[in-house]
Amino acid sequence: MTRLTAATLGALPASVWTPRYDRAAVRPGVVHLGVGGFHRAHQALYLDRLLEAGAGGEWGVCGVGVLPGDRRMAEVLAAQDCLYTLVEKHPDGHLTARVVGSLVGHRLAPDDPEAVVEALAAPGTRIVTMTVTEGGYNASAATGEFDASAPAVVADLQPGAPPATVFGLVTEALVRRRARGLAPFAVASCDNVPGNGALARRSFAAFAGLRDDALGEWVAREVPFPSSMVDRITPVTTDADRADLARHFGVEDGWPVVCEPWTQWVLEDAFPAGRPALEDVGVQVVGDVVPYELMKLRLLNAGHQVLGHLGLLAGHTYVHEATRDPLLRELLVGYLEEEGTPTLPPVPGTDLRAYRAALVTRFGNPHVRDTLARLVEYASDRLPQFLFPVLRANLAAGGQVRRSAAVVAAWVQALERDADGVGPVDARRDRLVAAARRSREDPLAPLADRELFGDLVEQPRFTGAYRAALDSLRTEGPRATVEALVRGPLG
Ligand SMILES: NC(=O)c1ccc[n+]([C@@H]2O[C@H](COP(=O)([O-])OP(=O)(O)OC[C@H]3O[C@@H](n4cnc5c(N)ncnc54)[C@H](O)[C@@H]3O)[C@@H](O)[C@H]2O)c1
Ligand SMILES: O=P(O)(O)OC[C@@H](O)[C@@H](O)[C@H](O)[C@H](O)CO
Repeated sequence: MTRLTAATLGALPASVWTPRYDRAAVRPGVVHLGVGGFHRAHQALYLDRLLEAGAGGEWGVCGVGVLPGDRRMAEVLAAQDCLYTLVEKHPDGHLTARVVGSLVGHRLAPDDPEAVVEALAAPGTRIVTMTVTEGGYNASAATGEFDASAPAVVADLQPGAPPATVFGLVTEALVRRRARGLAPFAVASCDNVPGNGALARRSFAAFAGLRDDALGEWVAREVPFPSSMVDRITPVTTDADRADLARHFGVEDGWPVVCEPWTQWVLEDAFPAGRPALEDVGVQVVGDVVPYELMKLRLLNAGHQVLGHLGLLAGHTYVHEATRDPLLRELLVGYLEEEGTPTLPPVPGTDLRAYRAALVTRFGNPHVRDTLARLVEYASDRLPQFLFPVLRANLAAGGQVRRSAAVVAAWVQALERDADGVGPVDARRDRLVAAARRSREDPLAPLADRELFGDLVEQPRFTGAYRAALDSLRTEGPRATVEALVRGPLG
């Protein structure tokens, strides 16, 4: 067994891919905010490929943990010289392991905000990437407006306070760059949000504008915010994953990351200060990300919501189990074909039929062991981004909505059952649970939350389908409800 560090790389078995480039010579051109599973399975891998190809010694990554909860990641990475193992789980059960070397530094903002600001302000930093979740943009789901009253934002705006949020850290670094005559970096959101570039621009410019109007205008005008579509199913790493890595490859890694073999990154080409040649390592660098992003969010992520909420009620734990349940699979396929796809524009170079088939195969990979619970966490951040746009588009066009409406009903039922606090993890949990309990007397009570649902409560086709599904879930149970949805009479 070999404990992973820079010094032990040469002792790892030949079956583990290890960096062949000189990591000591790699400089960080990218600062990444929010080093979780996904960044390490995706963006860091593309940069690792670039370094491996001998191009891009100036494009290493300095990772940043923004929240106190990132301390354990900081400690593991510090003990491993920022190296970690990426394990791909193939549908036939075989595993491949690669030690990724592109992360060449990591800082924890709560411990040393000044070091983070200086890493961002360093002349070599030309790109800031971020994966801070859908909720990380601090914007209203219904209007997209920045929430200036959020306590963390208010604290960050106090004169002399050390920056703690992504907004405070990035804004302070931009101010220093401007004062030093350095061009601003590009800020590339890699979160699953429609129009992630535009959303990031709105949020960062709004925060900067709260510091100083002119600064807000400068951020909106001068800082590039390229959009991207990112895709690779990356479940939470478990103890079993650590044990598998040790057993199959003899590597002891405090926090490996596991994922499916599929990976896709479509990135808007908006990097005036320069970017790595990502197109050489499999990234689709395009002028317009929108069609790709709509396809992914409305099929994959919304499809995950369909499986997650109804699959849990039907008694499943894992995504592959729900996908392999014929009834839920039929529901998923029906959603993809008849609710998600009709709302999409043509997607360049993409056969949507093949894309949908690939999705069902990906979800069914039994070795990935992604949990339905991961998919439904923070649903109040996810549903408005993934599913509600589909609902709205179908309501406007006269399309089908019964399966999407049933997902909302299933969510309400799970919240209603949450009396003992063991239900879904959600930042708005208390208010959601209270509204779900009121739904016994008034089924539409949860939908009156305009911040989340906007005007959906005024759409009779939606409320009718939602009520029918909620009623069926309560009286007939989840399987009978899914069966009715598949056959078509509900809603
Ligand atoms: N896991 C996937 O399959 C996947 C695939 C594509 C895209 N993504 C995107 O990546 C995001 C992160 O996924 P992950 O699997 O890495 O999750 P993770 O839980 O492993 O990591 C999330 C990271 O975001 C940070 N974070 C959360 N809220 C924040 C905030 N308000 N400010 C600053 N940092 C914050 C956390 O501290 C952590 O470092 C997702 O929300 C999604 O938008 C994930
Ligand atoms: O991570 P989220 O919050 O964007 O959504 C949950 C999943 O749908 C998501 O993580 C997918 O696994 C991922 O988007 C696949 O690329």
